[in-house]
Amino acid sequence: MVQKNLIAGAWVEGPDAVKNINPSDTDDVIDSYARADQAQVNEAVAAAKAAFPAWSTGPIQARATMLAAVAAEIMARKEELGELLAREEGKTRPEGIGEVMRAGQIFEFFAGEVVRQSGEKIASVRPGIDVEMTREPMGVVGLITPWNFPIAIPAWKIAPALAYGNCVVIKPAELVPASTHALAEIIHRAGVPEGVFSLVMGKGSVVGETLVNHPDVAAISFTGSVDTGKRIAAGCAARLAKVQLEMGGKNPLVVLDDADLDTAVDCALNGAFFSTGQRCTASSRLVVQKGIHDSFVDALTQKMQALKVDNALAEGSQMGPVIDQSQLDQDLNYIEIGRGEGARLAWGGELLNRATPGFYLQPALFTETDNKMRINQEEIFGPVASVIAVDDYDQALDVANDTPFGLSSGICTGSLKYASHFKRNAQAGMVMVNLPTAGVDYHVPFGGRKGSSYGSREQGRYAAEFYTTVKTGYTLPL
Ligand SMILES: NC(=O)C1=CN([C@@H]2O[C@H](COP(=O)(O)OP(=O)(O)OC[C@H]3O[C@@H](n4cnc5c(N)ncnc54)[C@H](OP(=O)(O)O)[C@@H]3O)[C@@H](O)[C@H]2O)C=CC1
Ligand SMILES: O=C(O)CCC(=O)C(=O)O
Repeated sequence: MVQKNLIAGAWVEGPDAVKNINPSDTDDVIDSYARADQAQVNEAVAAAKAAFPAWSTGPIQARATMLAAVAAEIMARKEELGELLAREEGKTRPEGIGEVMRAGQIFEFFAGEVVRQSGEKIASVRPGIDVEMTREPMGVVGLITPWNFPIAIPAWKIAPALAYGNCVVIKPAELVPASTHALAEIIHRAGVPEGVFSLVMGKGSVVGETLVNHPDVAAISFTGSVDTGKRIAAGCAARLAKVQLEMGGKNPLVVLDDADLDTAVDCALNGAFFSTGQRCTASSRLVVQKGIHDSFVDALTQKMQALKVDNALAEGSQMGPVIDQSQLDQDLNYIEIGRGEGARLAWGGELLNRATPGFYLQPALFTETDNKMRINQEEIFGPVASVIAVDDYDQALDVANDTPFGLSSGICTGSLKYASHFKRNAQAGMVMVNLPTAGVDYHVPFGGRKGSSYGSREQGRYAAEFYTTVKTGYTLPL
């Protein structure tokens, strides 16, 4: 059976379809998913444009009720949807369920935000005139999402877009269409009017490009690689469309001599290897002071050795497979690059065989590395981390900030002085003290600086900046 796209309120087949393969068991085909062509994308955008006037000015209670219904169904089905997610993406079942719950909480949050929208009124510099600032929706928004969070990232783009009165056309990554398709079914069932929400699965080079270049798409929100992000930004700039990009990271976790060793090791293990390291917030650089270095490396390698790498759905599995052959090749290639650069592979990096054929890779840790090495400057996006030894806090901060990226930055220390200084001086959008660099709350801003992000923040109330435009009204009451 082929799962269909949702266009103009109807489920439609595409000219083509693609199989969704389970990375934990490549013999397991989850299903086939339609691939839209350019004409179908144009149809979805036209339907969204036609639906926008009524949706953006319609009763906000109806909007809030629909988003709450979406949240309720996601939460009620968290086990089943979490299992589907784990099956198509390869993160473990508990991680999959956790991600589904995050998606439900996001819809719940934005159901509330619908009725909390407000403007601002201030005094005019000209006597007798009222000045007010209000926010209005952008119009049709195009959402392009990656494979590593197949329900949470769509949720944190769709929920605010709809809450603030926009119409949505979403394109999920081809590798993981099932979770977004299930979410689209839920949104459709919640009674969102025809054209307000469309799902167009298919290739980035066809569906994604058409959305980016479409004159009726007012704004594009994208999460994915730096190269694709830059290409999308250029396309949007050429037609002056609003754009928001969330891209890579090379996130440092600083471990000072006074850190609690167990906390630091747990932060590193979680941040670097959970979700198979396939998180833009992953702690890929472990910047460790010399006094704690050896005990930290010993304790971390012991925990890595004990980590159960297996089928995402196997009981007790703690780390699932890499998403596909091409990402696995990229990971293995960087392991070779690291060796070639003179780094010491302290542990891991071997391919693993499990009961089912999948892309299983041992977590890998490099030591004796230097921050200038490619393995410390380029995003690998797999279970590969490096230790960079430093003499003191000042050097640790310099190394942490010496990267083209700036998404998340962490420090493990017992010192309030260093923690406070790090919070102020880390060049990143998110800073963590005695916590992993990955794993964030759903109701506060998410995003980074430098090469990690472009445009305004996602999530929480800050999402309004992207999904609305400000209008300043002047009135002379007569
Ligand atoms: N920051 C993050 O969260 C993520 C970062 N990455 C990084 O990117 C690398 C490659 O992953 P990959 O999945 O190829 O990332 P991409 O940036 O290629 O994909 C992200 C999304 O963009 C779409 N897309 C691809 N090309 C275009 C285009 N020309 N115009 C519009 N949309 C497009 C993709 O579609 P489709 O896939 O269907 O072709 C997908 O939906 C990873 O190894 C990792 O380093 C990847 C995922 C998430
Ligand atoms: O760390 C998280 O919880 C979110 C990470 C993320 O959004 C990403 O990798 O794209």
